[in-house]
Amino acid sequence: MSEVLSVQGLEVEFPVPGGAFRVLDDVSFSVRDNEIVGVVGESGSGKSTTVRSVIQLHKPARITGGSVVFNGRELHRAAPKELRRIRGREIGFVAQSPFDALNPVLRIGKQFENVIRAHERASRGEIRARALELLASTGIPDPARTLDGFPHELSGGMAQRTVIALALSLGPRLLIADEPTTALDLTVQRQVLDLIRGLVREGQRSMLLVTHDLGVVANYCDRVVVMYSGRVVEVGDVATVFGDPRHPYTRTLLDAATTDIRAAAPKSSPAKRETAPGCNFAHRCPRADGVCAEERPPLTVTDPGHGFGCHHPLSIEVTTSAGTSR
Ligand SMILES: Nc1ncnc2c1ncn2[C@@H]1O[C@H](COP(=O)(O)OP(=O)(O)OP(=O)(O)O)[C@@H](O)[C@H]1O
Repeated sequence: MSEVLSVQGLEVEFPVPGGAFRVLDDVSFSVRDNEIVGVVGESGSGKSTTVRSVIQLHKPARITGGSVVFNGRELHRAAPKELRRIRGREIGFVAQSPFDALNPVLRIGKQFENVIRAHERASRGEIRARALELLASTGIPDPARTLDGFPHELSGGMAQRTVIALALSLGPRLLIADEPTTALDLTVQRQVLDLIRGLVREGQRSMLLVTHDLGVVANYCDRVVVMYSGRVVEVGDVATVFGDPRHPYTRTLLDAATTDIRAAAPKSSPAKRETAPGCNFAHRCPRADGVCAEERPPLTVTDPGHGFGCHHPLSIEVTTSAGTSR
């Protein structure tokens, strides 16, 4: 399976008074053809900054190191014009709030025209036909009426379906969805996630999905990237990472899964993150010792594709002739 997206050693900083705050530190992961990759972690761990950095929508933050390669092209070096071409056409983006993504004073039909005409020549009739088809594919009951109306006439669920249809209107190879259902009623969340998964699978696309909800990852994703305090602490197949987590933070997340992980732990303090030479999780980790405070754990890769950054990983019970060791 080939890689659509490869993020390697990504470092991102936000300007703050008197200096810079490193939000992402050595973030690496990939998205392969036709797979859905979930990005999880508590509030402030850097999920949104990571996915927004892929398409350079992370301003005012700056990429200070590492690389983002999409379909063989180095997006971290791409000129604004090339990025504008790639966004929408090759990478679609669905944000948390559909009403932020839609222009309140333009009819939906006009918004399809604007998106499509920014990238290709098409007649109004062609655009309308494509938009009707896309809206119908997202389960909107009366696509023609939606197209002729304004965003405020839509419910949250219908507005998010419309945004998804817009994001798919140019046939992107990768869809990035940043908490696409958080702003929706619980009853609508599942329908929208089912819809996105169906459209991604049918269209042979890949998706990067940011979520707080481990249940969503378990049900919708092939692989998962677990972030803590601006770093990737564990990455791998969902079944492996959730079934045999090696990083104590992943274990903490899974244990908290019956509660909301946003509430499971306080936001990590930027000051602590900036100065921590070792593992960012050490001050909360029951297994931490001196080495954890001093040395950053490298990402260890065990089974194909399962990596974790921990000096004292879980589940390594090795029985030898000399006894059992951790
Ligand atoms: N404009 C900004 N200036 C400075 N720091 C920022 C800015 N935006 C975000 N941050 C900081 O960057 C860190 C990562 O934020 P980010 O939104 O990427 O995390 P997240 O995991 O997506 O959180 P959430 O789940 O709450 O959306 C946080 O500590 C946040 O306070």
